[in-house]
Amino acid sequence: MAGGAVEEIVRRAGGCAVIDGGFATQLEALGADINDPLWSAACLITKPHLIKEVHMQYLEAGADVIISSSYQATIPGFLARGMLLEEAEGLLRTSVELALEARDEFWKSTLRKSKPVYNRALVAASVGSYGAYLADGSEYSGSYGEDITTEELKDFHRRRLQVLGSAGPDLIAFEAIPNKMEAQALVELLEEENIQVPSWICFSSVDGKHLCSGESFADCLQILNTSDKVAIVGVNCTPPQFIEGIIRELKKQTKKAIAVYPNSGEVWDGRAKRWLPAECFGHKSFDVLVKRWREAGASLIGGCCRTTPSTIRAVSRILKGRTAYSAAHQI
Ligand SMILES: C[S+](C)CC[C@H](N)C(=O)O
Ligand SMILES: N[C@@H](CCS)C(=O)O
Ligand SMILES: [Zn+2]
Repeated sequence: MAGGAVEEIVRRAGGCAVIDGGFATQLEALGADINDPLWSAACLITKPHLIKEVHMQYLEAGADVIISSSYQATIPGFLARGMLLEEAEGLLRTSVELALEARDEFWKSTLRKSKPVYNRALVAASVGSYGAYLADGSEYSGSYGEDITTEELKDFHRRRLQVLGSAGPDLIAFEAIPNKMEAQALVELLEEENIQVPSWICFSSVDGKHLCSGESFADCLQILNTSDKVAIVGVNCTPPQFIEGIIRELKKQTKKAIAVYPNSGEVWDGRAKRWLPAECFGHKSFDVLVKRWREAGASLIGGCCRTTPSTIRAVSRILKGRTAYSAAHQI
């Protein structure tokens, strides 16, 4: 696995690290209004203190990796709000800084109290897909239209990636990538920009067998395997009942570490902008499935949309047991 910090956090966590849970979900639970073209990134402008609070809650729940608030923070999105380029880039940096501040404050307080279940967390800078920016449901269909090219996708991601990468994160987390063209664009961009921060690229799926676009995991993994800059591959914002099968498929296709952080099983209605009930899955089963995901070969496990700090507390308890006690005290 490339990226010593990732190997280290996985080892300290006892073989499988805990990722945080639904970030936007928890912002809403704290009272934020994210019904906005910028979605959760609107809070970078209106409620930065809530962003830090959500990071703190996931750290307290046992997350070894927290993901920044930049999922839908894009330069064109901020410019459309009437901001200047410097202001837009400043907000991208702020998203990483808020997560770093939360991580550092939490770690200092943990050392004072010497609580047993915590490791010094890593901060992953979130990069959502082009479809997330479009906010038209295409992040779950993977359909960006006939005319879009790989070069255009690279240009969409380029400056945000440069700014986030230089803001001091431990990782870059490309989240819910719905199609092969975007995976190709990201791999090329990491090379072109010579990004030194290790990355993960996680896909989304609505059927458990393919990416949202209908393309195969095998084809995408072939692309990701060519890059040393991609330390981790995986799947997020995908119903929990599909995760075990996807891990087994990814295991066949790659030697890279695997991250999974499913949503609750509820389904996003991109037109109505609301979550619809899960079709055949109860929330409780999430806890039961975590062990199977680990056994199937996942090295990092957390939750995505509609999961909460209580989900992550359960994941941490299941994954770490007593192991984290000794791990935390080796520091
Ligand atoms: C992960 S989805 C729920 C994010 C929201 C979407 N991009 C939108 O803005 O509608
Ligand atoms: N990190 C983002 C992913 C959305 S799919 C969040 O949890 O809100
Ligand atoms: Zn999600």
